[in-house]
Amino acid sequence: QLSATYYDKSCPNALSIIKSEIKKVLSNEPRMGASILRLHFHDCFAQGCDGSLLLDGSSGEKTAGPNSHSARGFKTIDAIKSQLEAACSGVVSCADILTVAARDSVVQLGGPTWTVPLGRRDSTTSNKIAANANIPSPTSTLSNLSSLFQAQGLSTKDMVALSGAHTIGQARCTVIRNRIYNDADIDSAYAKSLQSNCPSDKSGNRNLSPLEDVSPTVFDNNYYKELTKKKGLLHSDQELFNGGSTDSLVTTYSNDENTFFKDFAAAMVKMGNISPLTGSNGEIRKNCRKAN
Ligand code: HEM
Repeated sequence: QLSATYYDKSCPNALSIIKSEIKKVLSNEPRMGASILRLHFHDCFAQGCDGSLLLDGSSGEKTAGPNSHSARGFKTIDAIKSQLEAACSGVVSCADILTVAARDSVVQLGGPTWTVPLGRRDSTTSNKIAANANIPSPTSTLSNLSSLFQAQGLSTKDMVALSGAHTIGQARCTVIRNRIYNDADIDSAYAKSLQSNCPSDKSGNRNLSPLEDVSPTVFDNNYYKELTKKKGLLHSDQELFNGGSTDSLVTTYSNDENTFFKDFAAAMVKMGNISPLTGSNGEIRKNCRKAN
């Protein structure tokens, strides 16, 4: 019931407003594209793509473990929302803004494009428990990852393709420390080079390292090339190429960027369609941070 032409009559400039704000923000700070893409993923995995992650409040998704110290980009979404409220008040949902902004971020950083189905409405509630239960952790095994994606209606192939999002962006020392000091399936020179910015003594928890260090602001297939060299940054990244059932798909994507782009785009549409609110469910929030 979502439709690519949903705002064509009610807010004809909606898509161009979102695109130009993303272009402006990313030209100052390319990493913001990664941060917005991650927000969309985390929104969809907790009670569907309903903008629930954007709601402020002490029991909301923003306060869940996977978000509380690392989710960023909320001000960028606010800036887009205020332009859309000025252009067509009460029409474009926060959930749709996030979905389109994620696509535009990928395009702006050199990745594939796709058509985004629209018409999601916004939730009035946000649930930290759902975020903690459903968003995968960086210590996950391959089987943990597959089951969490399966629970959302996404296949293991979708999971491997969507993980290619880690070709952009950064992660904090605290989520990689165990891997770079204790994992066996990591290139030793790579592990050593990460240790200087992430000491074993629990200092520097917030220091950042690129998820893919060859071209961390370009959306390409280098993430998979690095996995085949045991240079996955997160334990969960390397699980995709560690002698298991997904090795062959990682190899395919590492050799064939077009196939990765095609599968990534298809999986993003699937992820964006997780349990949308439509019809008279939910609302169009005026402020993405609070229910009307
Ligand atoms: C497969 C399971 C996944 C796990 C375990 C995972 C975990 C993580 C972790 C731990 C970080 C670093 C955050 C921090 O510093 O604490 C991160 C960053 C990121 N994730 Fe994932 N992620 C997964 C899948 C995805 C998917 C499906 C997407 C999007 C389609 C995505 C997009 C990103 C991006 C772009 C960043 C960098 C954000 C920034 O620089 O602000 N991740 N992820």
